[in-house]
Amino acid sequence: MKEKFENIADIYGTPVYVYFEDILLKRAKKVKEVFEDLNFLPTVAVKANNNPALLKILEEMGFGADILGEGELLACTLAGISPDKIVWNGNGKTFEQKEYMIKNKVKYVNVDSFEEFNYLWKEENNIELFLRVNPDIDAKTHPYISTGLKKHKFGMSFTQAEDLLKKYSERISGFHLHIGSQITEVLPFKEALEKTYELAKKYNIRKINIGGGWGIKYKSENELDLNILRKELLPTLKNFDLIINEIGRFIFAPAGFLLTKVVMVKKTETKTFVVTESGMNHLIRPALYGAYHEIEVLDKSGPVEKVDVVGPLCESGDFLAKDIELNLPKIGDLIVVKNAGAYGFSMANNYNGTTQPAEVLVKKDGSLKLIRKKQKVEELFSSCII
Ligand SMILES: Cc1ncc(COP(=O)(O)O)c(C=O)c1O
Ligand SMILES: N[C@@H](CCCC[NH3+])C(=O)O
Repeated sequence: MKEKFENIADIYGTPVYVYFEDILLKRAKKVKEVFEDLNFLPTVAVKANNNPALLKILEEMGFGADILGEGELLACTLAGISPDKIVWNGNGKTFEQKEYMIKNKVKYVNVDSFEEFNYLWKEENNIELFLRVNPDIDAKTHPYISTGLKKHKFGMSFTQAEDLLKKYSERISGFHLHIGSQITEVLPFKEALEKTYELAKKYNIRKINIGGGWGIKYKSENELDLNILRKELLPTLKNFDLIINEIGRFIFAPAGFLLTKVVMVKKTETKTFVVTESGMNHLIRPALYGAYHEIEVLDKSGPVEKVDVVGPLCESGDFLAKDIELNLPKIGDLIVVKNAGAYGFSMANNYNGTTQPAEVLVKKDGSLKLIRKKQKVEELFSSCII
């Protein structure tokens, strides 16, 4: 791997997101195989990674997509994902977006609220409606990425879903569930599904979208065990005619690495700081959730020291890791941040007038392909009017 990363830095410069096609294919295959004996439509959550070249790889494997709006729909169109495999999500859908999705023949929508149904979906059209229910189940994940408790902004209560079913049952084809992200235990998924199935039985709802949230190993936690997930969910899922899921992190995270350069190593009275080109502008997860990402210095000749790896931005919260043991690098050394393929580039931003990294794909045969150019400073203000 070291030579590969050095080679990529030589050719494309840094910072750069690097994705390995072989890992991506392996992860996607696992997701696809979980319920392949059922009528199963696996979809990829585009919010986790919207690079059309990567989405195209998944499209070729049969994946559909979960999108939030026009931007993510465009990424899917560029990737060749057919609209009849696309699910439209979101808790803030507008009338104009609805027209756009209908015009573009998007097949499924997850209706987030009772109010949304009444505002947008009462009249007949060609989109299949799934009601997003909030099962009030604790996903046991970070509070910012937990979505299935009553206090969260997502979904409608079972009572509200029933009220809609009583009046509009012929308009509603399925239920949608998404209780959070980075969930590593099977039980919350099982409980949420079984609770929803009770209602589905009562109103003869035959389609279910079980959402995403399948967790990976970032540090000491175990990855969600897909064999156990299958075993526990299958008896209930067998009662449905169509099962959809929406997976982001599980597919993308382990396939992606942020390769960036050390710009300074500084010592204060209490700490050693390794300053890199990239901070919360290129990978915001540590700053936003206190998330852990393993970091490796490619040149391991330095002594191991406890350091903070930080970005160059004007924020104390601008860090990639805190108090980690690292071979002390020198200015110009390369570091890689692991498990950065999901919610890495897709959440990158231009804070402090900085530019976004390039993205490179390492293909199965080892060859390299630039799949997004590094952003140029001149592009930053191209839409401003002075
Ligand atoms: C509605 C919905 N579906 C799917 C996902 C994908 O989640 P994950 O990347 O955890 O699989 C998300 C994000 O949590 C989401 O909000
Ligand atoms: N962006 C989050 C997950 C939220 C998923 C979208 N509902 C993360 O980086 O972990």
